Amino acid sequence: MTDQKASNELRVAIAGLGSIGTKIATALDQGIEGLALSAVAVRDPAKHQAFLNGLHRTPKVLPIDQLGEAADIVVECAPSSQLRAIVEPAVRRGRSAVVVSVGGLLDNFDLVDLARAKGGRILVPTGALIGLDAVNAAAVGTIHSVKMVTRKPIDGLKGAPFIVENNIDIDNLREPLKLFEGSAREAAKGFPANVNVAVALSLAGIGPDRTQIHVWADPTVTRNVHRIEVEADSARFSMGIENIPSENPKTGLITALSVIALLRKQRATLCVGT
Ligand SMILES: NC(=O)C1=CN([C@@H]2O[C@H](COP(=O)(O)OP(=O)(O)OC[C@H]3O[C@@H](n4cnc5c(N)ncnc54)[C@H](OP(=O)(O)O)[C@@H]3O)[C@@H](O)[C@H]2O)C=CC1
Ligand SMILES: O=C([O-])CC(=O)C(=O)O
Repeated sequence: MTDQKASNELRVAIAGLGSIGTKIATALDQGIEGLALSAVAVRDPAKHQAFLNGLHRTPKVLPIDQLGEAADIVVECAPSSQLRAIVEPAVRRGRSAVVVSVGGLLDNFDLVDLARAKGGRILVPTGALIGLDAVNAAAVGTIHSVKMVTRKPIDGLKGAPFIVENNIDIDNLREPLKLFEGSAREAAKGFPANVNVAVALSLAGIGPDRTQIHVWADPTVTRNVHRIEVEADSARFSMGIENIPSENPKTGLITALSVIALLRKQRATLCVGT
C-alpha cells in the first residue's frame, strides 16, 4: 500500500476490527466501486495480524487518532469511548466520519458543529435498524411521536451499565423483563452497546429526548428484536426487525452490511433509497 491515491479512489480507514470492522475491511478488500481500504486502528495489533495478512492489499496500522490523516472516510466501529479520538481528527480535516457507536455522539455533539465549520461530514448508517429513510422523510413534515421496543436475549445485554448499577439479575430470567422505559438519550447512557439504534432513530426523527424506548431482557428470543411505531402528519408506520446476533452477541449481523451499503453509495452511479 502506498500513500499515493490510485486515480481518484476514496481512501477509507477503519477504527476497530471487531464483529463490524472485520466485515467492512473484507468487503473493501474484495472491492467497492471507487473506494480503497487505506488504514486501520486496533487496540492490539498482534491479535489482528493474521486477518490483515489475509487481505489482498494490507492496510497501514495506525494509532486511532491518525486515521483522519490517512483517509477521506473514517469508519468508526470501536467502543463509543473512542468515538471522539476517531471522529475529531477526521472532521477537523474536512473529511467524512461514518459513526456506528452513535449513542456516543450525544455527549460529543460539538463534533457536528466542528464538521460543519470545517466542511467535514458525519454519516450515521441505518445500522441494525430499519426505515430511517421513512423517518427522515416524515421529519420533513411533522412527526408527532416515535416509540420503540427493543428485546434482546440475555447474552446481548450482559454488562450494560443500567443492569450493573441497578443490580438486576438477568442470568436466571425465565420470562421477559422490562428493564427500562424512557428517552433514547437516557437509554444510551444505560445501554451504550445495545441501543445505538434508538439514537440513530432519534437523530433521523424527533431527537433523543422525545424518542421513547422500552428495553426488555427476553430469554424467549434468540434475535435482537426492534419494533418501532411512528405517528406523523404524512403517515403512520410500524416497522420491525429481528437481527441475528453476530459473533458479538450485542451486535446484529446486519449492522456491518448496512455500513457496506452506505460505503457503496459513496461512488455508485445508481443510488436507491434516501
Ligand atoms: N449503530 C448500530 O446500529 C449498531 C452499533 N453498534 C456499535 O458498534 C460498535 C462496534 O461494535 P462491534 O464491532 O460489535 O464491537 P466489537 O467489540 O466486536 O469490536 C470493537 C473493536 O474495537 C477495538 N477497540 C477497542 N478499543 C480500542 C482502541 N482504544 N483503539 C482501537 N481499537 C479499539 C477492539 O479491538 P480488539 O479487537 O483489539 O479488542 C475491537 O476490534 C460498538 O460501539 C457497538 O455498540 C453495534 C450494533 C449496532
Ligand atoms: O444489533 C442490534 O440489534 C442493535 C445494537 O446492538 C445497537 O443498537 O447497539
